[in-house]
Amino acid sequence: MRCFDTSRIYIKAGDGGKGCVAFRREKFVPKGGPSGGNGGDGGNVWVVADPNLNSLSAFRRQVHYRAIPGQPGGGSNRTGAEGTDLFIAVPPGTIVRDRDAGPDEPPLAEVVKAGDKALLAVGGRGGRGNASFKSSRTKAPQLAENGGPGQERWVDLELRLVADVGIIGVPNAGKSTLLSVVSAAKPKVADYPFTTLVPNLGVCEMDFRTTVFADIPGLLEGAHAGVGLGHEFLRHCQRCRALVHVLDGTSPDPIGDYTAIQTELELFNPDLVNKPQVVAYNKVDVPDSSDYWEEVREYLLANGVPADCIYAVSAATGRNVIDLVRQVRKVLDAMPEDEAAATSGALNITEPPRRRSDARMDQFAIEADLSGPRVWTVRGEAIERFAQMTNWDYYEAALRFQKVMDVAGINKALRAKGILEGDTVLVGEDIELEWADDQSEGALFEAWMTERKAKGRVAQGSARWPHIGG
Ligand SMILES: Nc1nc2c(ncn2[C@@H]2O[C@H](COP(=O)(O)OP(=O)(O)OP(=O)(O)O)[C@@H](O)[C@H]2O)c(=O)[nH]1
Ligand SMILES: [Mg+2]
Repeated sequence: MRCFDTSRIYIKAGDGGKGCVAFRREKFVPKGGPSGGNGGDGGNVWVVADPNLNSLSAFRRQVHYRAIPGQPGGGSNRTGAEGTDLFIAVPPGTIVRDRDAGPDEPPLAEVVKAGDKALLAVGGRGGRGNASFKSSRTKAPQLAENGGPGQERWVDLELRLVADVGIIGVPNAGKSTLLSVVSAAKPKVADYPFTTLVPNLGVCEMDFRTTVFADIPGLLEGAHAGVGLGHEFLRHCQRCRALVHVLDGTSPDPIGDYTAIQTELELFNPDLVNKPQVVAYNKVDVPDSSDYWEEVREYLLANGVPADCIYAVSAATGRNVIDLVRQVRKVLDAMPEDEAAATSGALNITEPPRRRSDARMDQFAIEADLSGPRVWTVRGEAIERFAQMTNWDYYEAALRFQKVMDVAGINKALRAKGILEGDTVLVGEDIELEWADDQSEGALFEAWMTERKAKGRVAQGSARWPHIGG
């Protein structure tokens, strides 16, 4: 059974639908008002934890996931239908990270319990129809917006084990042996320390109850400081609801082993020592293991471990193991559900930040490439989105765009940097314009008509449209 599993997938939320330009046509009403409806919002992309899944193998077969876009608005103020959200089912315990995130950035989401869901990509806003542009000055607006683009990103999925019980202890104590006895798991068992390098999961079915055990690789002094794979292992402990602490009865100093592990837990996260713990004094089939048993028991009792949580067992022969597991189950059942969830390590991220809407039009940067054909690139979250949502089919939309370029100070900045008639201006990646020094409305309209006649219609996404700007 593999505990670690990773996959990389592409997700794309639905684009918003286009707004519509329409006017009411009614009998006896010669000049109806604007009635073009807004486009529908695009669908979002979510991940949701599905308890029927236990691996990420499905993501080897399908890599691209897209939510349904919003529909365009219609006449008579009809709003376009909203896109449909896409729910990507993943096994509980899946962590989602942005592919481009730095190593220290927190994950986008983590779904732990069945039904947990998290929003990964937000659908684009529906473009406004011309009815939305009506004002006291503009009674018959001849423009509408394109829908906003749905978020898209590559994300890495990582499956982390979510075990009820973590089996901890010093190297070679018999943790893997115990796991193999309580479950059908077949972890590697060997007579040397650090046999286990990756936690093994085992499902224990007993008394009609299912308990998932994880065999945590041997903890050693300094683990909390990252010695060995310390941090990794301790992080796994955090997600377990209870711990079984295995002591090696044949060790020269079982009490020292016990306190060393407890110290590591406490140093890493004081909550870890407060997790319910059942202690298994192991290897009691070995004759001289009984030397320290009474002493260890006294020590544990004196340190607050309840008597019914201390067992002398032999993982090798199975002695007392059933009683140990029953006690573990009892401890789990005694925990309130809420506490179980609180200690499961969930980050409780349900929604990544929405598309930032506080970006301002006057926050932009200009890059110039004057080596070949002269190209100026304008970058800025707000202006780029505005350009994408401008429907260049409408003259008034183009006019509105030009005004925003003015008000935001972009035209002024371009002029100051020495832009020349005929230079290309890119806004973001997709929108290509041509600079004209004559900025009068007449020149703009003429240029728009010329382009419209040449193209019939301006292709969306690659709007090539001369004489804007200035
Ligand atoms: N006699 C006896 N030997 C045991 C018992 N349990 C485990 N062993 C032996 O102890 C050695 C270590 O067992 P593992 O289960 O690999 O120990 P571990 O704690 O998983 O060790 P690491 O993964 O290296 O941390 C093996 O040789 C086992 O056969 C037991 O109850 N009695
Ligand atoms: Mg092991």
